[in-house]
This record gives sequence, C-alpha cells and structure tokens, in this order.
Amino acid sequence: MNAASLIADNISWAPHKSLPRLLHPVSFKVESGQVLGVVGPNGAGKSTLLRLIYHYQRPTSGRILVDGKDIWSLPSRAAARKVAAVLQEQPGAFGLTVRDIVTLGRTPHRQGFSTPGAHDAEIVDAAIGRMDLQNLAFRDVGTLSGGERQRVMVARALAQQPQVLVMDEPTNHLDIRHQLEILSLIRTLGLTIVVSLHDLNMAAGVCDAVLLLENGHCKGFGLPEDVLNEHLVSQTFRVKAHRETLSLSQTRHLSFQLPD
Ligand SMILES: Nc1ncnc2c1ncn2[C@@H]1O[C@H](COP(=O)(O)OP(=O)(O)OP(=O)(O)O)[C@@H](O)[C@H]1O
Repeated sequence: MNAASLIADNISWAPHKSLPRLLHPVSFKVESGQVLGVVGPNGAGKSTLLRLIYHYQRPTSGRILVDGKDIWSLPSRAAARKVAAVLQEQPGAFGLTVRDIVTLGRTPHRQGFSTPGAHDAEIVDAAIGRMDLQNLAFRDVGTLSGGERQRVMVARALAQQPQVLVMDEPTNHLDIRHQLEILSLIRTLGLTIVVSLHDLNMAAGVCDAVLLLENGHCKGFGLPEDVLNEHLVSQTFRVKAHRETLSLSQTRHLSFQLPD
C-alpha cells in the first residue's frame, strides 16, 4: 500500500454561491498512514466534508492536498488513483458478481476503454483475498448480506490502490462482530484513512485523531482523548456524557444520558 499525507486547507462548502455554507472553513492534516475519525451529531456535515475529500463535490473554498497535490486540480481519473471511498449507499449492482464489482476499482488505472489485463486481475485477486471473499467471488452481489456487501466495497476500494481511503459510516448495518472486524481492518490497511463514525467509543479506539463537527463548524480537532472529553461531547451532542476508565481494558469509555 502507498499511503500519503492529507491536508485540508480552509475547505468549506455551500450548495450554491448564493446559499449559506453548510460546512464552514476547516483545516487539518492527517499524517501518512494515520486514521482520522470524523464525528458529530446528525446533520453536522460529516458526509459533506467527506464528499469534498473523495472528489465528489468541489469545495467552495480551500484546497485538499494528497501528497502535496491539490486533488481538485486533477482530472477525476487521476484523483481516483489518489482517493477511494467506501460509502453508505451501496449501488444496487444486481446482475454483477463480486469479482465484477471489485474489478471496477481498476477503472481509474486503465487507458481509455481498454479491458482489464493480467496485472489488473492480480490486483483484483489480492483485494478479494484480503477481504476473505474468495468463496463469494462469483456470487451475484444482489444476493449478499449487508456485511458481505460492505466487504466487497472495501475490496473494490483496495483494488483502486488509492493513497487515501474515505469511509462514510462503515459500521452502519453491521453486527458487533463485523463492526469490530471493519475497525480492526482499518488499522491494518496501511492507508491514510478518513472515517465517519457515530460510535464515539469506537472512534476513540480506532482513530489517531478526531475531528468533531457541529452544525457545519469544527468544534475540535486533535487526539481522541482530548477532543472527546465530557464537556465538549455533552455540549455538542446535547447529552450528559460521563467518561471513565474501564478496569478490564484500561481504556476510556464514554456513557451518555439525557440531561435533567
Ligand atoms: N446538496 C445539498 N443541498 C442542501 N442541503 C444539503 C446538501 N447536502 C447536505 N445538505 C444538508 O447539510 C447538512 C449536513 O448534512 P450531512 O449529510 O453532511 O450531515 P451528516 O453529519 O453526515 O449527518 P448524518 O449523521 O445524519 O448522516 C444537513 O442539514 C443536510 O440536509
């Protein structure tokens, strides 16, 4: 794998020039190979921020640098060789096999309309193996469970050989076991990762840094233990947050209740 640093330099977004910004200017840096968690209440702007990074929506202001190169100065194909995404809404790709879907990850690396070659096939097989999908390779993706489909989407992103991987709520719809598997996988991919997560304890466990959003504003960026403190979490999520150290694992754990 081929991780690279990611810099967001004053990026913001509005649906139109005449409309108010839904994401206010924010700057941060993710070192090569590190995992940034994006957290915040519903509607905070997490997916909006991620869309700018995976080259889907152009920022209204600012630059996004991967390995020092502004991805919005690149054509889509070149940007897709730098940044891949695993999204919540999975395409209804009925009729395509798992292998077909993973092979789509090679598209940005091919010339024009050329068909995939032996080199592509090797990379696709490696991605399928990495996600333990060998037994499902020729299954119609429409017949897979949500967890299996999620693994296919990660395999497709790996076949894309990006430097940065963006994951929008990758644990959604997964049972506890699969949530933990995805989180432990995140740590082993050797890529720079930006992941949005709703579970703050999971974010604290898996991320090197956390960005906390509220209403399109950055409320905190830094080490999980600093950003996910009782005060900031209580204020941002409008709950009463309590943080304790669990005796068994010696990890910090947040619990929540509604305020009085
Ligand atoms: N294209 C758009 N036009 C108008 N409003 C938009 C557009 N995209 C997003 N929004 C609004 O921006 C706000 C932030 O949305 P976003 O999906 O980024 O939030 P989120 O933090 O990912 O939320 P959730 O946790 O519910 O998934 C929401 O109020 C949403 O309705």
